[in-house]
Amino acid sequence: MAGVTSRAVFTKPKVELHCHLDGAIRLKTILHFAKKRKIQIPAENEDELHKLITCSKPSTLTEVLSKFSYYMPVIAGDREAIQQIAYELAEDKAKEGIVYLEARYSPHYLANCNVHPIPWGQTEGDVSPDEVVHLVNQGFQRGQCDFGIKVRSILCCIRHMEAWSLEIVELCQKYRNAGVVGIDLAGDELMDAESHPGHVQAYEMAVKCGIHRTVHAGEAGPASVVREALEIFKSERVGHGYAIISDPVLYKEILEKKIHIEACPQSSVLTGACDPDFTKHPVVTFKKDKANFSLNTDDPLIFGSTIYTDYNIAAEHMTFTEGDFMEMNLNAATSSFLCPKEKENLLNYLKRKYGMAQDVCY
Ligand SMILES: O=c1[nH]cnc2c1ncn2[C@@H]1O[C@H](CO)[C@@H](O)[C@H]1O
Repeated sequence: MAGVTSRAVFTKPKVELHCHLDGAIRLKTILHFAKKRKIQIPAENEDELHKLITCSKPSTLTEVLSKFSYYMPVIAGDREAIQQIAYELAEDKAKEGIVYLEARYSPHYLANCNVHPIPWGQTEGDVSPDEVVHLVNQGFQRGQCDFGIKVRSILCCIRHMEAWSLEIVELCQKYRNAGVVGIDLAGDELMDAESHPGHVQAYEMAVKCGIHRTVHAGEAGPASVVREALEIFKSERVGHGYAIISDPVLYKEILEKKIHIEACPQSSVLTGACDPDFTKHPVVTFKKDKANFSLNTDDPLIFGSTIYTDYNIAAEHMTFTEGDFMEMNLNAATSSFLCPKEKENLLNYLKRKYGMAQDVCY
């Protein structure tokens, strides 16, 4: 497995489509709000917090997801904290050369009222999932102005919290002109979709309302979860999707339909989804077969990474060239959930920066 490194391999403008806002918080910010809100966490400084939260060895998705419970009580239910993590993510990603980011999160996991059960053992407060979306939008909006990055949000349904899903699609509708561009389904994908009609209903409504859809599938789970994501949830993109390699019929279909796969190399090894030998990683096959995919960080706080960690892995172990990175980023832009006009502007901007003509401003 490659060590964490921040050496810049591809310094041109980049697009990132799969990054969890709540998996991308600064250690300093967690410590700041723990102190400010007098919330006890089992770490007193950045080193201790890093040791507690960051995975350095291959583990399991369940173990990775358990890390959130150490710090989410510090951020959830606090207006200033919620707005600040969004603002800081825009800054961090702009510094990494990301010009367009789709950040995802569960509004319910950051709320402390109008949510059942109230997450993270919080006592009831007055920050609802609806207000969380408003606060995150404001944070991103400020970040966009200050750091010259475009940020859009994807709202996550959570597999084992089916009762939250209809509200997610309603929030996607309500805030579609304020920065929310899509719906996702995150969490433990081993739970069967058909026995969870709440998610299916939410996705049906998303289709009806023209809300863009992605689903975490084929990460810890088998290829059948990816098929379900495409056929039942009508997902336009697949989060992770590594398991498709094991189902040649499905894989062929995905290649033919150019369905976008949001790959996260560093994450895939630390969650135990993929073999630690990156030379045998599904992304190597995706590149060889000219699949439509992107490279993403997923949860940089938990994986101790930046976008350069994933790009370095691709360059050092998967033979990615500058041309491969450019092509992959153009695919990401094409498969983004931006409206057609903004997508065209983004593509023209990237092509110009990549020296592929097109003299149009972004
Ligand atoms: O790699 C992943 N697979 C599935 N779910 C994830 C992953 N990373 C984070 N989350 C889940 O998505 C929620 C919203 O951002 C997070 O709170 C976490 O529970």
